[in-house]
Amino acid sequence: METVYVTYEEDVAVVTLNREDKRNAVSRQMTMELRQITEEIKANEQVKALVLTSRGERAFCSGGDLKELHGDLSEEEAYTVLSPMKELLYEIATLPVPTLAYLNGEARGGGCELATACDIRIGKEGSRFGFVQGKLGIVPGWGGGALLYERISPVQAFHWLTASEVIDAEEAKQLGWLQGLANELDLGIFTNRSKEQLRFWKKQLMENIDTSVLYRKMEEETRQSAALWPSEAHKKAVNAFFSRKNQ
Ligand SMILES: CC[C@H](C(=O)O)C(=O)SCCNC(=O)CCNC(=O)[C@H](O)C(C)(C)COP(=O)(O)OP(=O)(O)OC[C@H]1O[C@@H](n2cnc3c(N)ncnc32)[C@H](O)[C@@H]1OP(=O)(O)O
Repeated sequence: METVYVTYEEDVAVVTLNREDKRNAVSRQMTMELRQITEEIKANEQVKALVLTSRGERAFCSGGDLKELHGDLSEEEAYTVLSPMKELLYEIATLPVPTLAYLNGEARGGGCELATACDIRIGKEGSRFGFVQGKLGIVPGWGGGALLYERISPVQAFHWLTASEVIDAEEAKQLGWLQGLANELDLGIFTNRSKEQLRFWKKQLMENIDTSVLYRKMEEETRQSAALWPSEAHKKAVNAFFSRKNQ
């Protein structure tokens, strides 16, 4: 079964994560499929925007698949597994069309990173979000912390990354990470505008971001995450997650 699929609504590409039973955790297969879809969208001149969301009501994305990204990986193995999603997040962040993440449920770790790669984020009321990597003994593995500094104030980004707290949708909106709250996905922001308008506004937005500096910061963050991967704190946190139901 495909772990992610794309549908097109009036030239808006709607990309849906499809691993609800695992809270849309990003596996290697999902990474590959997301990459293929992103390349397809990038090459299609007719596409006017990308919307990222997921199936189900429970979670938008619970981050990297902790079964695949287990604690026994060496630093180099961890980097090899983390880097493709960092490359994908950079691709999404620099697409020539506007991108929106509709967070229709919980997001943790890499799920918050993936949403942060989009230009704007709309959250479902009642959902909670957390850059929890600090509590896992690592730093964001896909460059999502570097992206967070582009989306909210540096001091707020620094605080969220170091506190590693799970926050509610209202607080995420006050931070400026969410641009709105909605109980269902509304494509009107894009379907009611022309391709020319949307692509111009994205071009204007990108003029505020030095993409070569952004890429360097994302690469540095992934390298740091990989360096921390074999740490005892990380191994303990991953084991605790999978043994939580036996407690
Ligand atoms: C690659 C590193 C990356 C980064 O930092 O860049 C990361 O993202 S590290 C991973 C960080 N993510 C987490 O720590 C989140 C872990 N998941 C949760 O906190 C919860 O699952 C939550 C809040 C997302 C949803 O809670 P809920 O009670 O609704 O569901 P369950 O916890 O019972 O989970 C259902 C089912 O899904 C499996 N699951 C959930 N998240 C992951 C995951 N990240 N990797 C692998 N599997 C995951 C969970 O084990 C359950 O499976 P089951 O077989 O039914 O027991």
